Amino acid sequence: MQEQGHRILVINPGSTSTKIGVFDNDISILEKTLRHDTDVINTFENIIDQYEFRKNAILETLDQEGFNISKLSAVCGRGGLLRPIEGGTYNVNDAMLSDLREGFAGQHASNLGGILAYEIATALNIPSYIVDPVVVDEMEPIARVSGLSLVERVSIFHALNQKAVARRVAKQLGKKYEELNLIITHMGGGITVGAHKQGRVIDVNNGLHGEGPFSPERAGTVPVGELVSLCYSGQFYREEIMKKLVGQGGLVGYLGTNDAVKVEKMIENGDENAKLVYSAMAYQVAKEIGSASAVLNGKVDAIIITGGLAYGKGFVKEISDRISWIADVIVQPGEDELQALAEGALRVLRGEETEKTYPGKVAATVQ
Ligand SMILES: Nc1ncnc2c1ncn2[C@@H]1O[C@H](COP(=O)(O)OP(=O)(O)O)[C@@H](O)[C@H]1O
Ligand SMILES: CCCC(=O)OP(=O)(O)O
Repeated sequence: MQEQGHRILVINPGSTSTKIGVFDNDISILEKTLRHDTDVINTFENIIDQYEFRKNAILETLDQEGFNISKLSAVCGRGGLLRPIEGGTYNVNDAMLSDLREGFAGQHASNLGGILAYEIATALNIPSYIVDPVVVDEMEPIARVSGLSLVERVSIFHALNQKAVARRVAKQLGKKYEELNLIITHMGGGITVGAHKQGRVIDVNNGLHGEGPFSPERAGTVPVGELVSLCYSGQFYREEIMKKLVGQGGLVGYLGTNDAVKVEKMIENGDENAKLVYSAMAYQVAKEIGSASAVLNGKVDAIIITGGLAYGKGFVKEISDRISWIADVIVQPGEDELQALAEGALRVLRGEETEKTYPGKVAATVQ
């Protein structure tokens, strides 16, 4: 019997871009990356304020590409900073919208994924979903202990792409994801390094709130005493400090851009400071990978390097030179998030998987 056709619009708002795709079942018929300049993004006070800007950009692009949105069967967005939940495909409900709008666990572009999906879908009377949001949390109890009893470590990372790439590489290796120990390094606007032990991400740096390597626009781990002094120096409001850490940290803070391609041009043109900062980012990524190898007791089947920055051959070489002694390094530039979103929605539309309901204030289950 011929399968009923499902046309799915998928939306992935990242910190530096909005990626969209249209899929007929699992076949991509359109993929577009709408890049947003830091200058434009910085004019918005909060992530939620970017809603109209990003929605218009999406609808204009679909129109320019000749897509009639009334033919869509569902819209699926990348999920944001919700309460910790297990992986899967969730329908967008009121509890989720409320947490996304409020930025329950913080501000990140992916908060817009569920909201954009819901608003576009509701106008068309079709369902909206999110898949494997950034708050997927599979950390082991030992990884949650921070060292400060008032603060617990939490899992905020590129769950969607890390899981999708892990499954793809496992297939290439002729194994199941659940049979492998992998270190997966996603390098986008934020950088996260996950220790995947037999299908579960047992430890990962919080890529948003100041842990791990610095990234194109985030500060990562910084010397904590100096940071406390800065907070109480009387020079900055809380929001200003937060912006310096997330949005205006990393490459943006040092070099004025979140675009690694521009940084590579600066280096080509002889900018020694750009060279130092870019190398320092590679150095910090390598350190984080070394740390993940200790989490996995050195039993690592492969190290996977992915995300936009993985297109930078020189940058990847700098990392690989420091860590290739740990395990084979597999480079998968870019990401598979659009495909992963489409497949997540499709599993539910086909009835292969039951959609999950976001519990909101009721304590979310973390396995
Ligand atoms: N060919 C390339 N070489 C080096 N860096 C690249 C290349 N293409 C994209 N990048 C960099 O990757 C980063 C964005 O990665 P991406 O995964 O698209 O981020 P996000 O999804 O978080 O917006 C930017 O710094 C961008 O300049
Ligand atoms: C919030 C963790 C995921 C992340 O950093 O995504 P971007 O790189 O798209 O900002």
